[in-house]
Amino acid sequence: MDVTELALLKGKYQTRSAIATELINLEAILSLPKSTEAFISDVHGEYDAFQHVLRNGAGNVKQKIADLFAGKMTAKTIGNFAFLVYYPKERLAAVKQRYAHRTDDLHQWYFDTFERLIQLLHFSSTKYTRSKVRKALAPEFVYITEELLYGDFDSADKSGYYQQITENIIALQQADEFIIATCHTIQRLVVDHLHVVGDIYDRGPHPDKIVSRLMQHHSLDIQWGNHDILWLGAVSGSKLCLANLLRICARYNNLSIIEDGYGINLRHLSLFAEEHYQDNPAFHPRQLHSERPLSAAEKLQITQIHQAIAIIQFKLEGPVIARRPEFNMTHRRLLDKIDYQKKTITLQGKTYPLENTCFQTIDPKAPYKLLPEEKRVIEQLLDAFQHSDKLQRHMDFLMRKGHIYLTYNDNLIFHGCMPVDDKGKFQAFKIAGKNYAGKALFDIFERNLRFSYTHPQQQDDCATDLLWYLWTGPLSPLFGKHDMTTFERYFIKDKATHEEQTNAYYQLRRNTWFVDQLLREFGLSPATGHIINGHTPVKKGQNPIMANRKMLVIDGGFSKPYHKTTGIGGYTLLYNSYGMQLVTHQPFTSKANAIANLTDIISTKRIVDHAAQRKTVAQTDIGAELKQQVAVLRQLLAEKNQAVNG
Ligand SMILES: O=P(O)(O)OC[C@H]1O[C@](O)(COP(=O)(O)O)[C@@H](O)[C@@H]1O
Ligand SMILES: [Mn+2]
Repeated sequence: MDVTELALLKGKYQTRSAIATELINLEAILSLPKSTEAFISDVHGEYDAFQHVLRNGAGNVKQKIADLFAGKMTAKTIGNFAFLVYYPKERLAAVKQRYAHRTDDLHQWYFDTFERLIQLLHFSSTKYTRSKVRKALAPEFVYITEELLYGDFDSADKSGYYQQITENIIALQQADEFIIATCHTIQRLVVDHLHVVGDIYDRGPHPDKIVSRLMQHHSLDIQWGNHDILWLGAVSGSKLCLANLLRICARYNNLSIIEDGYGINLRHLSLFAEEHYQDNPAFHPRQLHSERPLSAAEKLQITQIHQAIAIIQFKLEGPVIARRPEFNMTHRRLLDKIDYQKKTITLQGKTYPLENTCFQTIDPKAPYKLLPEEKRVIEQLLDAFQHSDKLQRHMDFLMRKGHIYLTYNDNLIFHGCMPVDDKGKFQAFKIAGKNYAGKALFDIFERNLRFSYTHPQQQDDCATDLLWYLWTGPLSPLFGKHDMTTFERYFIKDKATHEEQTNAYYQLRRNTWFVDQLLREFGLSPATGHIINGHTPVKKGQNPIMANRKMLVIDGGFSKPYHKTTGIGGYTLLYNSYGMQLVTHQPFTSKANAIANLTDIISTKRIVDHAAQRKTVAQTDIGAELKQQVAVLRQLLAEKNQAVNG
C-alpha cells in the first residue's frame, strides 16, 4: 500500500466507530471462502462457443444446480433448468409457447421457477458479502430480489408479504425480465474472475464480438497471445503485423471482420489484387462445412486478395530483418533466395522447386521493393486501421486489461513459453545493446509494446519492429518456435520445410524442476504455484496436466479448424476454494442447436488438485491487500483509543 492509499484510508475512516465497523467488515471478508476464477484460452473468434462457456460459468452453473438439488431433480430437469440459466430469453420463449393457452400452468411455472432461481442465487452467493451480491443484481430488481433472498419464508407473519411480491411480479408483467435478470446474475456470480490466456483474434469469425462482450465483464484480465499482438501491432503502426492479420483473414474467409466488424474498407486492396493476380489453389480460402458456400466470384476475389497481401508481407519482411540484425532472422529473408527464372529457392544449401507461384509484382533485382500501388495500398490500410473508432476502443481495452504475463493468486499465467535452451537456461535476447532473459525478457517486450502503442506514428522504430518479432521471432515468448514457415507452406511441396521447430520449453515444461525454477523466477512459490499456458493445442492422447500437476495447458482448441487434431472443443480451468479442476468441452456446433437440443458442451471434470482445507480470501492476493488495510486501521484505532483514554 503506498502513501496516498494510506492517507486516503485514514481520511475515509475518521471516527472510532467507523474504523471499528470497517475492521469488522474486512476481517469477515478475509474469512470467506476464496471466490472462483476461470481460465479460458485460444478462443480465436469463436464467439458462440465462448458465450456458451461464459453463460454456463465454465461448467459451474450445472454443478451448482446438481449439488443444490441433489435428490430433488432428475438429470433431465437439471439440464432443463441449467439451460434456462444459460439462455433465459430463448428458453422463456419456448416455455411461453408451450403454455400458450394455459395461463394457470404458466403461472405455476413462474412460481416454481422463481423459487428455484432464488434458491440457486442464494447458493451461488453464499461466498460473497451482501454488498457484493447487490452490485451483481440488476438495479431495477435489487429491492425485490433482496427481499426474496434474505427473507424468512417460514415466518407466518411474512408469508403473505412474499406471496404478494411474487404474484405482483407476474401481474405487473415483470416475470420475464425478473427471470432474465436473475439468470444473468447467477451467471455472473458463479465465476468471480476470468483470465483470458490469449489469442482472442484470428481464424474464427467474430473476435470483435468477443471483445465487446469482455468489455461488459465485471472482472477479468487478459494475457496477450501472438494473434492478439498482430492487431495491437497494426494499430501501433506495424505494417508487417497488419499484412499478416489481413493474410490470415483472407485465408480463413474472414475479411468481413475487417469490413463489417471494424468498418475498414478493403476496396483498394481488392482492386489492386484483381488487377495483378489470378486463381491459385494454394491461396483458396479455407472453408468450414458449416459456412455458407462461397460463389465462384467471391472465392476468386478472396484468392486474389490473399496472394496480394501475402506478397506484400514477404516484401515487408526483408527490410525489417535487415535493419534488425539482433533479431537473428536473416535466414527468413526469402525473396532474395529465389531463382525467379528456374522457379526454385535455396534454403540452408538445399534447392527446392517452387509451386503455385505468384511473383509477378516482384522485381528479381530488388525483390523487397514494393510497387508504388502496393505501397499506397498498405499505407492506406494502416491509416484506416489507425482510424477505426471501434478497433481503437477494442485495442485500448486489450492494453488496459492485458499483459504479457500475470502472477495472480500464486499462479503464473502467460500464453506461449519462456524461451530456454536445451538445459533449461533462460535464453537472452539483445535489445538496444543490452541482454534480457527470463522475467526481464517478458518485461522488456511489454515495455516496448506499451511504448509503440502510445506512439502509433512511429512505424519503423525498434519498438514497433519488436511487435512483429513477438508474432514470429525465435525468442518471442508468445510464439516459441524457431521459424514460422508461412512461405514454405504456400510454395514448397516438401513437407520437411514446413516444420516449425519448437523451443525446448515445450519439452522441459513436463518436468517439475523446470516449472519450479520458472515459478521462482517470477517470485512465486513452487509449493503452491501453477503455470497456466495456452497457445499449443493439446492433441488427442496428450495430457494437458504436467509436471506434478503444476503445469496446465488449456488450449484445447476452441478454434474450429483444430477440432480434428484436439478431438474436443476446448478446456477451461476452474480454481475455487477447494482447488483446481480442468473442464473439457465438447465441440460446440451452434447456439441454435445447443438451445434446441439442450446440448451442453461440458464433458468431464478432472481434479487438478484438491485443497485439504478450503482456501479463504485471506490466502489470496486481494486478501494480502485487505490484511494491510486491517493493520493500518488497527493502528489508527489504537491511536484514537489512546487519545480518548488519555
Ligand atoms: O494453420 P495456419 O492458419 O496455417 O497457421 C499456422 C501458423 O499458425 C501458428 O501456429 C501460430 O498460430 P497459433 O498461435 O494459433 O499457434 C504458426 O506457428 C503457424 O505457422
Ligand atoms: Mn497462439
